[in-house]
Amino acid sequence: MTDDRALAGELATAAGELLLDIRRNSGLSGRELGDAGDRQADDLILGRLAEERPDDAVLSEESADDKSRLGASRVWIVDPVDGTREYGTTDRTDWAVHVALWSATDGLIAGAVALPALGVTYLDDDTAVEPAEGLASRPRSGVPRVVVSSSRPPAFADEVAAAMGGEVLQMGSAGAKAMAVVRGEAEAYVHAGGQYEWDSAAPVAVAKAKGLWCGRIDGSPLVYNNEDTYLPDLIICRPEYTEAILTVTTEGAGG
Ligand SMILES: Nc1ncnc2c1ncn2[C@@H]1O[C@H](COP(=O)(O)O)[C@@H](OP(=O)(O)O)[C@H]1O
Ligand SMILES: [Mg+2]
Repeated sequence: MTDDRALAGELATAAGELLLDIRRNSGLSGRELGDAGDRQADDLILGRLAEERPDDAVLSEESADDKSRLGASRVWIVDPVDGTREYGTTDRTDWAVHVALWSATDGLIAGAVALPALGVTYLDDDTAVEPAEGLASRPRSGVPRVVVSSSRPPAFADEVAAAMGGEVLQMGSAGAKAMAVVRGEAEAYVHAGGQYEWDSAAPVAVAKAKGLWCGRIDGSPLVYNNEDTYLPDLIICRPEYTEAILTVTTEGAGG
């Protein structure tokens, strides 16, 4: 049987290829393209999970949450298209497919983030990631970058960049921003003000495996498979920036 990590990678990659095909060939654009992509990628991933892991529960952004996952020992946490707005915009590369696996005893135990427009899928393994470009233009040398949401940047973005001695860069998709840090295109990703478990579970599984610090803006751990799936804030950063970032964000978090 395929192991869980390999299956997460296979599903994220397959959904990404389907999404590229829909984007090229459906004649749809914008919102309609996003809706079609969300629905078809969700069908593919959940269909394969039902075949390959029939005993596991699933939490997906695009399917009803019947809460059976709350008593389950294993839950797949899926975002079929993260950065739906960017997926619907021609030539944008900052969108992703997220497939993670959570266990009641160990938390996140597998994760895959596909960046289909760049033809790459990252897993929560210990393979080193070579520095790459494709999500952002080359940074001014030596200037650390904090990536934030382009549509809903956190109020403290500028302050965080100042504390890092760096600059702010806006980008779509939680998965793409997290992978920008994994790829060395940025040093930190910070978010506040709203998000759900599927937006961060797979990116956090991958980022942790690659040695990045991941947590809430008050410094507490990110915890998954809660009854309420709202998980509004996070930091993913190179460990050497954690302290500087938390100094700013714990104030914003009321800490
Ligand atoms: N304030 C907020 N409330 C709810 N969800 C939010 C949010 N800000 C960002 N998100 C979600 O987080 C993901 C990344 O957002 P962004 O691109 O702005 O960084 C998006 O997921 P989806 O594209 O899967 O809906 C978006 O919907
Ligand atoms: Mg999302």
